[in-house]
Amino acid sequence: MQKKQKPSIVSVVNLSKSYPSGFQALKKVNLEIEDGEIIALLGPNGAGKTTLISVICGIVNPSDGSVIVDGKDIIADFKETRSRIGLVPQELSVHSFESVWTTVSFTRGLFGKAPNPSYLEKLLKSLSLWEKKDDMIMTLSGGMKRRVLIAKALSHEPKILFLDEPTAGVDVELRKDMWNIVRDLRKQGVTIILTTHYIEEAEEIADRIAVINKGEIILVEDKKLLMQKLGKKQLSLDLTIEVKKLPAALKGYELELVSGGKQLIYTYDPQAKENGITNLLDVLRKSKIPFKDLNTTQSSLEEIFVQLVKEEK
Ligand SMILES: Nc1ncnc2c1ncn2[C@@H]1O[C@H](COP(=O)(O)OP(=O)(O)OP(=O)(O)O)[C@@H](O)[C@H]1O
Repeated sequence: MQKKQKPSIVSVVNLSKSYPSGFQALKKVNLEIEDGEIIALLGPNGAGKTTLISVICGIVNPSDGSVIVDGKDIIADFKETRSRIGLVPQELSVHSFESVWTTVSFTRGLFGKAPNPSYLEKLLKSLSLWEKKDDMIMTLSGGMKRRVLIAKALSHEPKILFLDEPTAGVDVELRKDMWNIVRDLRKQGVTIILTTHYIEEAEEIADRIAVINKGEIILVEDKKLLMQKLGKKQLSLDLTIEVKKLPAALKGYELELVSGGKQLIYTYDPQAKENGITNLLDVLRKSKIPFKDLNTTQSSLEEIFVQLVKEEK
């Protein structure tokens, strides 16, 4: 069943980008980003993720097509659309001698917003930066600097936040902290678009997944539906005897004997009306092939992603 579409906060229509070198980084991209969602943009190196984000944020000019942000065109109404967007860039270029507070207040001013110390206090507290507000940015740890980048991006109260590889090179603990920060922002109604190489990151926090490859969006899907639709299930049975040949009654089943015939793996479609498990177990019993344990696994988003990108090649 198709989920009812929520209103879009960002509409990307037939967007193409060719760099002056002649390289076409985006090819007629169409993408509707729903208000209040977390969408993960997945793709291999050089797929066009940063280019797409950069066009939407007005950093790179499109060659063709249009982008509407919160009802306004990114070129005709650049200032207005940009003020609705916060961008956390990939590069950590925060070697500043300024304090956290000064930097974040200054960034807010750049967007023409009146000072609002109580908002900034709340923001810094939510990012666990309040204690560090008077510290010089260059003295902070890598993780703290990343939090400062998020604070800067949120300083002007944007409705939409782009995170370009938010957890690249950070440790597991900080990654989990980041995920909590992103979830909290969504609760506050901020729409979040993140690019990531870590598929488990998309699996963990995204509502929808968009896969981009060679400048083209090859799939946009609700994460849960995607995993149900494309995630094959496997039933694995630990046999108590070594089996060399499978009973003829199991012809047509997608079965594999591994571990020298002591394990049987059955791959099936979890969406199918009949998954065949009852019959499989029945045939094994009748054929006197006993097993001592069984478990099922579903393919991860990583496997689905690798398969999708491979099919496109
Ligand atoms: N200024 C530029 N001039 C020419 N080509 C560029 C320029 N910027 C990016 N490209 C090319 O466009 C393609 C898409 O790059 P982009 O940075 O958008 O990819 P990406 O998906 O973000 O990759 P990564 O995951 O490695 O960050 C790449 O082949 C890149 O080399």
